[in-house]
Amino acid sequence: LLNLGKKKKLPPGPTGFPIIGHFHLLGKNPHQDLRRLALKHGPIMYMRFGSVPTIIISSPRASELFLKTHSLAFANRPDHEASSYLSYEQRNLVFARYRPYWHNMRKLCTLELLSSVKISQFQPMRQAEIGLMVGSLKKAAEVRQTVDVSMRISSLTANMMCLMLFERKFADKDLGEKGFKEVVDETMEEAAAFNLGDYFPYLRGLDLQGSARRLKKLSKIFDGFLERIIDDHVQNKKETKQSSQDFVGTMMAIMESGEAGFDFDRSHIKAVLLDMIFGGPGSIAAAVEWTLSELINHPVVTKKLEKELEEIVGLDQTVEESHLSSLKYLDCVVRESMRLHPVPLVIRECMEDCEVDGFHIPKKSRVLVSLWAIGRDPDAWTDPETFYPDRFLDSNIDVRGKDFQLIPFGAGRRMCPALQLGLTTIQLTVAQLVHCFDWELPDGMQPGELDMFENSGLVTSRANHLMAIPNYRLVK
Ligand code: HEM
Repeated sequence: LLNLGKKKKLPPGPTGFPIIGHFHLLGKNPHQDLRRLALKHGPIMYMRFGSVPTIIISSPRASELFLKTHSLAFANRPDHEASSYLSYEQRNLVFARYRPYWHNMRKLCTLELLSSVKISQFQPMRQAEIGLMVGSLKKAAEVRQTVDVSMRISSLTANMMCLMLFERKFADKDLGEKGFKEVVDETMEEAAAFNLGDYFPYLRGLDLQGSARRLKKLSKIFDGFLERIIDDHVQNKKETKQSSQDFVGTMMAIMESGEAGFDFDRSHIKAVLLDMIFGGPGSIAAAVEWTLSELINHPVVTKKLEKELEEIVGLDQTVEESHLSSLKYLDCVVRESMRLHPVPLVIRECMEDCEVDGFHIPKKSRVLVSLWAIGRDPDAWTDPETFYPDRFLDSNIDVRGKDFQLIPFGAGRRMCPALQLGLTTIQLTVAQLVHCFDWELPDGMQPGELDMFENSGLVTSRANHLMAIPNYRLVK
């Protein structure tokens, strides 16, 4: 690998592309146009993965160029073998081609499922679920038990998502013998694993890695589960004469009314549910875990956040969603954590041959935007490796897709449609965990000793398996 970029030492990264930010050019394609593009817009790599031309973007300016200026040309996601088993023939949102179907489905999701009104309908549920977690952590605190914080957070976010989707929590017997969480994790790992067929499409039929066989099996398990959920809703409606208000009930009402304005049947409902089961709880849990891990490693920041919580919420109360808009430092903490620990890559595909600032990009080229490298770009951030939420105190840079140095939810047409839900849940959970407990590391480990670079994946970067002892700090 060539280092034609800045000769700065970057720390090991979580994405398997640890030194992504170094490259301006790579491999056999030191094209003059690309050189010009890279010099103007920051690190851009162009390479071939198998038969697929691939462009890797790792600077805010270049990401703006691809995700905003040329937003339409890069509005597709690449064809991904796993998607054919998990998307009901691209009836979902994540893998749908950028066509009228995607527009219709995106509109349905944003207006009917992920709107502010719909999200606030589930506010009491979120509060209750977090309350249950605090209750069980309080019991652990009484006996100074070390708890598996990562596992508790994952269960919390999975439960919240299941309650929103189909009004019941996941049960270990759901999805067969292995249990809900394990099958979801296994499927995500399988879908994210490197698959030869994605880079050499003519090898797909051979299924050399056995991944198609495994995904087929997993998709059958999910299909059976989702069919049962929909059947239960049909039955329940027959008995109560009322549609349920969860996402399944909402989508079934749309299906039955015929008001979707496009073909919308059970397979579409199942496809959207899979998007949310795979895309939602894991991303939220990872963000909460990373934030809490950073806070445990940075006691001065934690003290400042605790002080804000004491002033706004008070030590005789738990945090509620109505407090969030006043918790300015919490917002800085979450933004800073998402800068350092985003979903590592946004993946898009070029819909037509196009020219980006004089550089020709062939149709079907893949674009990987490294959110991880962008968040650590030394040209965009002072002291980028340091967790320092105060940098946001006087800054308007936010995560909503217009400031390209901070785009943890992506940007442009295919930006995450669940930003509001994701952000609210992360902020509420982090605030509650910090307000209710002082967190102590086990085995005499000191703050600052948590390793922040392990156990990370390509699609959802996960913090270390966080184990800690909670000490209850409220007076109620
Ligand atoms: C911390 C929480 C979350 C983060 C950081 C996150 C991040 C992302 C990112 C980076 C993308 C790709 C955007 C792009 O291509 O520009 C995305 C897309 C998506 N996310 Fe999220 N997400 C989160 C939570 C959720 C939740 C809770 C849901 C569902 C309930 C969700 C559903 C989706 C869907 C359906 C897409 C595909 C949109 C499309 O292609 O049109 N996400 N998300």
